[in-house]
Amino acid sequence: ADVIAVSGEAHLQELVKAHPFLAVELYAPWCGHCKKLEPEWAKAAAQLKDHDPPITLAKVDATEKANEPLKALFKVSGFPTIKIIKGDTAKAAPYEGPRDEAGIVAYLKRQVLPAYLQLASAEEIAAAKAESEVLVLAYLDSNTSAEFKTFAEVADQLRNDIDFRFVTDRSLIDPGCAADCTSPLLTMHKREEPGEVATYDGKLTPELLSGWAAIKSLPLVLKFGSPSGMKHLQKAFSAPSPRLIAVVQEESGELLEQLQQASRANAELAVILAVAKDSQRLLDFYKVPARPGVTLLLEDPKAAAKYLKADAKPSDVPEFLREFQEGALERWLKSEEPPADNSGPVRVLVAKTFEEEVFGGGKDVFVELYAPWCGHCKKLEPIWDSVGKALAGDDGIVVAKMDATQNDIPTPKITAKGYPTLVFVTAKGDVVPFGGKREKADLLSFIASTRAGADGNHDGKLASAPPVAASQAATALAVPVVSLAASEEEAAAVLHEACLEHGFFYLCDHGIPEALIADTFKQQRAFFQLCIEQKMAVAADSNYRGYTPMAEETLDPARSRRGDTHEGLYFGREVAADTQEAQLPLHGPNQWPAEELLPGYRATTEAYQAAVAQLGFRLLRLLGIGLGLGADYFQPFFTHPMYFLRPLHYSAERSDEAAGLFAAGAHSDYGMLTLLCTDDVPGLQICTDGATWRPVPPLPGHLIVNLGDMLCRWTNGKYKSTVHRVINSGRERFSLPFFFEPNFDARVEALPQFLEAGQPPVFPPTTAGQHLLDKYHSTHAGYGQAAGTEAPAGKA
Ligand SMILES: O=C(O)CCC(=O)C(=O)O
Ligand SMILES: [Fe+2]
Repeated sequence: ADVIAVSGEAHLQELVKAHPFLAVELYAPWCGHCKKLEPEWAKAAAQLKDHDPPITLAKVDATEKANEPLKALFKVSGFPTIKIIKGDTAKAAPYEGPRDEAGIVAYLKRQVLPAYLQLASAEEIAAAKAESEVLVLAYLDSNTSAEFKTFAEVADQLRNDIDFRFVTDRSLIDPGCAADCTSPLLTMHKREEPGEVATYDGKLTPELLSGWAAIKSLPLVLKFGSPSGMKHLQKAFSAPSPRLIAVVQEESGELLEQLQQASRANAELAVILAVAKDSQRLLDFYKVPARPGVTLLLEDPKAAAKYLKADAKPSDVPEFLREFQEGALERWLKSEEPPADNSGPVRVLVAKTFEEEVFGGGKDVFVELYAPWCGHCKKLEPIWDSVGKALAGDDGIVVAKMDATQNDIPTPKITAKGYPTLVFVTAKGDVVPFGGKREKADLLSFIASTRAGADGNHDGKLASAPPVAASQAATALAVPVVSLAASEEEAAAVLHEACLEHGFFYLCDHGIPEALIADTFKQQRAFFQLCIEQKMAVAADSNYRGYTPMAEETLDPARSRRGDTHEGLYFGREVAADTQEAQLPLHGPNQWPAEELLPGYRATTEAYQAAVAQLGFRLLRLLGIGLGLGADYFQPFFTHPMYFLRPLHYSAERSDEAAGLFAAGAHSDYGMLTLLCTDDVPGLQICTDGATWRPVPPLPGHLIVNLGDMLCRWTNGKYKSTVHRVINSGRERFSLPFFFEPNFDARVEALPQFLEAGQPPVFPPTTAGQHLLDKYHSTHAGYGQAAGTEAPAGKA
């Protein structure tokens, strides 16, 4: 046979000595994916047996006694596990390639070659261009220079996506070199786009070069909604470089031409074309209205800024980008127009004028952020007017107000956690919140004392908080995408891999209508804008259904000094109060805000909950298939599922790890699966190695799904329930996690096929309900203390 069957550690070490490049598959005879892989592995081995340099394929039956040490050696946590060993088992690398014959062959060939090669003739160059999907071709005059080191480092980093080749004779790639013919020259060639040659002209540092190569390896223009482009889109949306999105009703040749030109002319720009009918989710995500002309949206993740040009023509693209580069574009914000007459006692601000009037006028400004419907704001109105009148003669101070429901607050230094929010901004730019009684005398005395203090020793510290989000430092994790448009088998295979790896994946083609998602967010936004009294009217009851205020939850008590900066709502599966089931902890009727207060709130929220619950059941099938247990395996554990939709609202307060302040502290989820829909504000991070936090950015049209503790326990730790958190970089955020949990009394313990012979399970058996109660007790301040009730443990 072409695949060598390994027996024992000594045998493997022998093979490693004899074969410089060894790919080893560790499998279990009962595992479905291993059975599928077996013929492909064998065919690939046959194809590769005469390869130069040699590539050897081997397999290890990990259930055999003799091979137990190998399982430990490679820290096998699922099947199949494939490792690539180049002469040293301690440095074995994971195989991350496809699972079919052609894919395996191509991937292994790529691994055996060095990450870069030297080419020495025009023929070799022509062959490389023909062979490579994406090729970086460089002229470097010496292979010991610092530039060469950068080239080699980036080549190694991107070896799975891009071929790197170099020449030391410049005339081979630049025959008519006119000027500066000794400094490095790097070009990129794509097989799909022959004739499109991109040239790198930035500084040669690994970060810059790899950023350029990663973005320029994408097609010139990505089309939103094309299923084949998903991988590319994911890269474009998670890269830190800017992206230009053009939204149109109908595709046009002229626009495409302009976009291609823009992509060519901008070294770091990803360019995306979205036809409105395939892009509703994208439009909702960015809150871009669908308009007849071209809408150009530019997002610059590093500056957390967006720029918009609506009703544009294709020919406006170059000018728009030029203005962006020159910093001449105005940030795009939701804003009203400033009033024509602004001469009242209280100055009216809008988002567009806010920065300039509040921070740029050299005056003290006392601002009220209000909502038109809020009762406390109405009560304050005459008082605020009279404060304005009282100070009308004072040139050093402005009393102002802004309708914060119609205007974004264009600075992270100020956040509205409720209405009204009153903040005093000194002439130097210090932000001082007001928390006292909202009576005229109290307000005036606060003004006087704050002004006195500001003249003394404030140093403007608050005004210079760093603008860049900490979460942007680490690169985003490559999270797999599971498409429900694929067959159940295919989807289950991707899902299985994701579960073994870190238990996070994006879900697309999920079938929840974009309009329903948009409506659900709209309704939640309206709820969270209510006054605290109105929200507390549905405060979480003894079943923990209802509203939990800001900072009530502390997901990571060990590291937090204050509660998490979010408020939320729990809606479980509706259980009528007079049923036997309602006797169980956490079971009972939901509490809904009054229909008159929020028309349509309940119907929309219930519709979303039903849709996402249905999705949960579809994923259960895939999990069963992926684990080789059968599509219906988990069904009996979910006859009375405890699912919870939990709309969350994060305040704009910046998280501060050092100070123990988090938007959501580090935690793993408690149930089976979490299906998360978020708005466009990033913040979610996951930690797979116990050290680094890496962002999982929102991806338009996709849900983020992660595994909870139940699956980790069922698989004895093989499926990952990964720790994650939310870090806020100064913007308000809304999300809709849906926790899909088994029946309250579902017994959760390691399945026999995941138990090593003779070894005890990693986790003691528990029930889904008990685990959830344990967790609620340790993370919710209000749990067990709901007004007029006893701790729910006493209920059953
Ligand atoms: O809001 C998010 O992105 C994540 C929330 C979360 O992890 C949770 O509530 O369990
Ligand atoms: Fe979570």
